[in-house]
Amino acid sequence: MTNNLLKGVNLYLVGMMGAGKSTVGQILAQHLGYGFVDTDSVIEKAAGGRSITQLFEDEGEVGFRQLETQVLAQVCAFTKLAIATGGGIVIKQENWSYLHHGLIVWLDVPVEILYARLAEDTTRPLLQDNDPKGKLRSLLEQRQHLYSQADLRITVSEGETPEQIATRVLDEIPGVLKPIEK
Ligand SMILES: Nc1ncnc2c1ncn2[C@@H]1O[C@H](COP(=O)(O)OP(=O)(O)O)[C@@H](O)[C@H]1O
Ligand SMILES: O=C(O)C1=C[C@@H](OP(=O)(O)O)[C@@H](O)[C@H](O)C1
Repeated sequence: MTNNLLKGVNLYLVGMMGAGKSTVGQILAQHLGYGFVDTDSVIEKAAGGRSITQLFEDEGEVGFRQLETQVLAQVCAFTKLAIATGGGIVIKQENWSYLHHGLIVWLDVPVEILYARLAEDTTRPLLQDNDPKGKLRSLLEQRQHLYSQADLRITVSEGETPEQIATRVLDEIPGVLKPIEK
């Protein structure tokens, strides 16, 4: 039912690193009969197969953010996609003009859960810090007001499975589609 209502409009998943945007995005794509895109993966391909970590090293965060905007601009030309964005996509005002082509879903996950998921992760350059939990906390503080501009906020609790979260997203979409008439 939700896929009929969506009429091919893209779903953009936003939220902090480790929020589950890729994991939940893939499940949503399956349920909706949509394609799935992870902007970080497209960026890596566009950068000749360099990893996000390598890109941060070579081009700095500024270079990475430029590529991120270019990739977002390209992706939003398509329809019927669930798109897992990078956690920092919300910080550039320009990116919002692309995100608003679709329905924006914020996976809001507490820092304690994010940290538990990412404590051993080495693929997120911004977390290679002496105090990764503090870093997550400060990034969330800086970005919270931006994430909250999403059309739909899904607050995730400890122990909720990706499938349960995807189901909640699908259940809540009809309620936000009506007021914004996308
Ligand atoms: N609901 C969940 N419960 C437990 N682990 C999860 C959940 N969602 C995602 N994960 C795990 O957390 C990590 C980060 O998930 P990922 O989808 O890559 O996040 P993001 O794309 O937002 O950075 C992965 O190891 C993934 O398996
Ligand atoms: O929060 C951020 O600024 C970033 C999040 C990462 O994506 P995920 O949210 O998929 O981890 C990736 O784009 C890059 O490391 C920067």
